[in-house]
Amino acid sequence: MTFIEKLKNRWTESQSLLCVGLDPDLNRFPESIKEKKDCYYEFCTAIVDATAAYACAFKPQIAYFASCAAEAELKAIIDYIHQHYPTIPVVLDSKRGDIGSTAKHYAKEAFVRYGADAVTLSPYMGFDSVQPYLEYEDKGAILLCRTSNPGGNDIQMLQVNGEPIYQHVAKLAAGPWNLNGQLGLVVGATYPNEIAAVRSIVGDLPLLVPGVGAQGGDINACVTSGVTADKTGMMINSSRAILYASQGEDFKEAAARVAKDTRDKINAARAL
Ligand SMILES: O=c1ccn([C@@H]2O[C@H](COP(=O)(O)O)[C@@H](O)[C@H]2O)c(=O)[nH]1
Repeated sequence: MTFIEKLKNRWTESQSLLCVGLDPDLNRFPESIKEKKDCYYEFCTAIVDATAAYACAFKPQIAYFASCAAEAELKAIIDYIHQHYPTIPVVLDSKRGDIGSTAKHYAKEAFVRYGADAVTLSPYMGFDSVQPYLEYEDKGAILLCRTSNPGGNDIQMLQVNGEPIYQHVAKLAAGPWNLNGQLGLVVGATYPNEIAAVRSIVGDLPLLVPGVGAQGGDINACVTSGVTADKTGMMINSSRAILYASQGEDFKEAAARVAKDTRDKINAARAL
């Protein structure tokens, strides 16, 4: 089964468009978790168990693991998700982008080493930097298009040939670059107008939409701008607002509560 098929099945099965982000920060763990040897694994698998019922996808962010030499725990967390929640896709957020010979190794890292279902990529270096990922035909590649941060304006909004660069990226991803139908796009929840513009360009292409929760993106605006005709098409990511809903020993219950609440708000907006 391909990443896109797995995601579509999960949208239906879970009735959820919520992607739970796994951005584990040791300083924000409850005391009982901080003490454990495999604290990243313990924290993230507890969050996975608490939120799986509300999730259409999980998105571990590689920097949080690599910065503290916890790559083995990242691999174990992805294995845990595949074993215990085999219908939930894992998107490895690593935002890679490099010349083809190096990209080949980044693709192997994401799909063979970590076993992710999809990976985030920068499109900045062009098609030959994306192509090595497409050789894994059952996997997904999600290109940065209109990112959620304020600095996204610096380059993505520049006009080239009468259109902003992010729209050019959207056209490439929906057209000539999407050789086997594996591509998706990152579009920030903080920019609902641009979500709508991207949706009108790309048809049903899946969108990864970070920026609700800690970054303050408006759920109603992003959902109504981005859903497809069948009211799916989006993985709306929230990380810190769920992970650190409580830093006390009730962190699992608090994470489940916020995940459910976010899922419900998204679903209410889908019904509008
Ligand atoms: O445009 C982008 C692309 C990726 N991200 C990532 O999503 C999460 C957001 O975390 P929150 O705690 O929900 O703000 C994080 O891993 C970012 O690296 C993004 O925010 N914006």
